[in-house]
Amino acid sequence: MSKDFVKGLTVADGLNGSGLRVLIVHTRWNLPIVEPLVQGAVNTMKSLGVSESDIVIRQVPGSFELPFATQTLLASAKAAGRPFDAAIPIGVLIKGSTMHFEYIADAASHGIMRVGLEAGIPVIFGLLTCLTEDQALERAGVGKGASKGHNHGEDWGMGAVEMSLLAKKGA
Ligand SMILES: Nc1c(NC[C@H](O)[C@H](O)[C@H](O)CO)[nH]c(=O)[nH]c1=O
Ligand SMILES: CC(=O)[C@@H](O)COP(=O)(O)O
Repeated sequence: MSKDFVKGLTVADGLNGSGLRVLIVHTRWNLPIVEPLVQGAVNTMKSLGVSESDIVIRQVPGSFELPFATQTLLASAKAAGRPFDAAIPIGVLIKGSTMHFEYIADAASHGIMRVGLEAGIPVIFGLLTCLTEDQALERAGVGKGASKGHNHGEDWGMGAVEMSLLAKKGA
């Protein structure tokens, strides 16, 4: 790894997402930050060949609801003969003055992991767990500073394509 390596996700080469079907479930909590994250994921998946008609977007109140909604929508799509190749639950947690943040972050992160493992479908961890609003804005690429930050939704979209192809290809 080069000496000037910078923290972040290295772009994978040769990803072809054409024909993949991806579910995005996003929260309405902190929507002004969630929306650019969703758009970043959609734009990246489209740039990798995923058809816009194959990207299904649904919403829930908050991050605590993401595991249940993702599990339910994955199962119903499979039962209908229209299975998803991957899912991206997207939420933004911003620390307040109580322990609510910690409990939701723990429950949602473990729940999201469990849904993917139980469904046998890649479920991307699209949850920002931020201590301040500025941290969240920067990680959605809409920061107040000159650099605006990096939109993690783009990473999540690429991850959904990469993990879908890994699951399809197998060992
Ligand atoms: N404070 C945040 C929440 N709280 C709401 C919970 O996620 C949940 O919807 C509620 O407890 C009812 O079950 N959600 C976020 O996504 N982000 C927050 O900062
Ligand atoms: C992540 C949360 O639930 C948090 O925004 C709630 O704020 P507070 O802890 O002040 O009730």
